[in-house]
Amino acid sequence: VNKSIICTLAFHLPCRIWSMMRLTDLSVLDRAGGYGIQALGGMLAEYVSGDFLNMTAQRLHGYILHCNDMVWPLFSHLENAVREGTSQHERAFGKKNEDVFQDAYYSKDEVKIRFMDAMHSIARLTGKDVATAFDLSPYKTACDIGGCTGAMAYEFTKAHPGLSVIVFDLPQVIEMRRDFFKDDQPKADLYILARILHDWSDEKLHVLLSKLSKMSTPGCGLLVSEIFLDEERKRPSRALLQALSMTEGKQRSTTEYRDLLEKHGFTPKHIKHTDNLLDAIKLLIS
Ligand SMILES: C[S@@+](CC[C@H](N)C(=O)[O-])C[C@H]1O[C@@H](n2cnc3c(N)ncnc32)[C@H](O)[C@@H]1O
Repeated sequence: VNKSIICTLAFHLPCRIWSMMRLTDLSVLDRAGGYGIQALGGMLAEYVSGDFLNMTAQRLHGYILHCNDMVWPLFSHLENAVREGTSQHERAFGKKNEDVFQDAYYSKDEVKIRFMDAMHSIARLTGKDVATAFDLSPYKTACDIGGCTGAMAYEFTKAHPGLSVIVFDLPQVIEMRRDFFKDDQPKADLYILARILHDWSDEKLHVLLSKLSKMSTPGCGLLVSEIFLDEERKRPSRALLQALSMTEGKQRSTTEYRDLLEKHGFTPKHIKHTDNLLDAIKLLIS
C-alpha cells in the first residue's frame, strides 16, 4: 500500500467529519455511545507522524477496502447519531443486538470476505507484538476466541513453538459452528481475546467471561488485546473514532477492563503498551 493512500485516508476522514459536524463543542459527541472525541486533530497527527506509516510495509489492502465500503458509509449517519445518542450501526441497520454483527458482516459473501480480510490485515500487523508481549511459556494450549482467519493464532504459534492454538469463531467463518455466547469454549491453558471485548456491552461480556471463568482452572491465563483508553477517556483518538462506527460495544480504559475482568475472577498480572495498534493485558484466574 502506498503511503499517500494512508495519508489521504488519515487526513480526509477527520476533516470530513469535522466539516460535516460544524460543531464547536465536540464534547457533544459523548452522547454517541459515551465517547468523547476531542482529539480528531490529534488522531491526524498520530497517524501521519507516528509509527502507523512505518507499518505500511505490511499489507493493508483488505482493511482499507473495509473502511471504504463499510466504515465510511456509517459516518454518513454521524450527525444524526450524535443528536439522537445512537451508535451509527444502530442508525444504519435499525437494531442493536449481536445479530447486527452477523447481518452487517456475514450476510453477503463478498462483505464477509472483505471483513475477514480486514481483520486479517490488522492481525498480521499487530499479531507479533501481541504474541510476544508476555512470557507464555507455562501454557501448552490456547484458544483464540473470535480468532477469525487464524492470523493472530499463527503469530502466537510462531512466537511460542510449544503452544497449540485453537481458533474459535462463527460458523460463517469456520466450520466449527461455535458461538462464544452460547457454546462452550474448548479447554485451554490460555484464552486469547483480541479485539473482541470492545465489540460488546458489559452485559454481553458477563455472559462470555463467566463461561471462560468456569472453563478456567487455577493457573489458566487470559490475554486481552485491545486499544486501552487513557483514564480520562480522551486518547488514543483512533479508539474514539473507531467507537463511533462500532455496533453495541464501547472502548474502555485499562481500569474499566480490569474491573470487568476481576468480577469474573481474572487477576491482572501485566499490562503492555506495545506501541503498535493494540495493547495487551495478561490475567490469571484466581
Ligand atoms: C473484531 S474481529 C477480531 C478478530 C481477531 N480476534 C483479531 O484480532 O484479528 C471479531 C471476531 O469475533 C467473531 N465473532 C463475533 N461474534 C461472535 C460470536 N457470537 N461467536 C463467535 N465468534 C464471534 C467474528 O466473526 C470476528 O472474527
